[in-house]
Amino acid sequence: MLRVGLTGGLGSGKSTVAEMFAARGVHVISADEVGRRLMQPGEGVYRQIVEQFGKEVVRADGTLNRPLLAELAFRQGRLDELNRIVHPAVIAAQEEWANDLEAREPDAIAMIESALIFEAGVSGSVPGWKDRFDKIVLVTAPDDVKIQRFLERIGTGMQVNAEQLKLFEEDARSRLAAQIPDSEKIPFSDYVIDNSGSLERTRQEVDEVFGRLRSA
Ligand SMILES: CC(C)(COP(=O)(O)OP(=O)(O)OC[C@H]1O[C@@H](n2cnc3c(N)ncnc32)[C@H](O)[C@@H]1O)[C@@H](O)C(=O)NCCC(=O)NCCS
Ligand SMILES: Nc1ncnc2c1ncn2[C@@H]1O[C@H](COP(=O)(O)OP(=O)(O)OP(=O)(O)O)[C@@H](O)[C@H]1O
Repeated sequence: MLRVGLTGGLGSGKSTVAEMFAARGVHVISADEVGRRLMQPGEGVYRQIVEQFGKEVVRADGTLNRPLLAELAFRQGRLDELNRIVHPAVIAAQEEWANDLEAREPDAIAMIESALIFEAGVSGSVPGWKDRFDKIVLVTAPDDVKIQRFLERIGTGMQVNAEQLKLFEEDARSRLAAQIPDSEKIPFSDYVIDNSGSLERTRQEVDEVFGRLRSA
């Protein structure tokens, strides 16, 4: 089985590209979704986060206050504390998913979609990306395009005024600042998909990379 890491910064279009690969038969798992599941009440990760950050990060309904955690992590210098709790558990869950898939479908292509393939592990004891992936696919777009698309996505989900939009933009920039820039990821990537243009162009690039993955 081929293990592929699909990565790219915030708003680069990873999920969009992941859907295109899934439509071609690739098995895809999203790190953000695994992370969300493991941060639910009752999970070990949830317990560790509450121990580390205190009861103030718990909402009245018992779920974690994600905007507050984002503020603590990206604005108040506590990202490393959060990463050290979440990343090892997310990586272990991804490995388990891939191993199960391999047992059932040894010829499958398993794709793990994560913004943080290169970043995860830097601050903790988790297996490095070189040990976990056969191939890396990087989705790129200029940072301003990433931010613009990220804000458009928020805008379609809720009514936001100009002041709120500015706060979302600051939030997005603080997250991008916590990610390694594309220029430093490109040399370590096997395939680069430029998603700065139309979706149709991206689809063509996905077709090409898919063909190469199948024959890899
Ligand atoms: C801080 C949290 C609670 C904010 O939650 P929120 O729902 O606002 O964002 P969400 O998790 O959907 O992430 C959205 C995007 O933010 C960026 N981002 C998230 N975590 C990180 C991080 N640790 N470092 C850099 N960028 C990040 C990514 O581009 C991601 O796609 C959450 O992102 C979190 O727990 N992050 C730390 C753990 C982590 O890395 N999770 C993501 C993959 S496992
Ligand atoms: N080529 C494109 N042209 C126009 N819009 C696009 C293009 N690619 C993606 N988008 C839109 O940009 C937004 C961000 O894309 P997507 O959610 O795929 O990015 P992501 O890298 O997964 O982001 P995040 O890391 O923030 O979860 C979405 O609303 C998506 O529909």
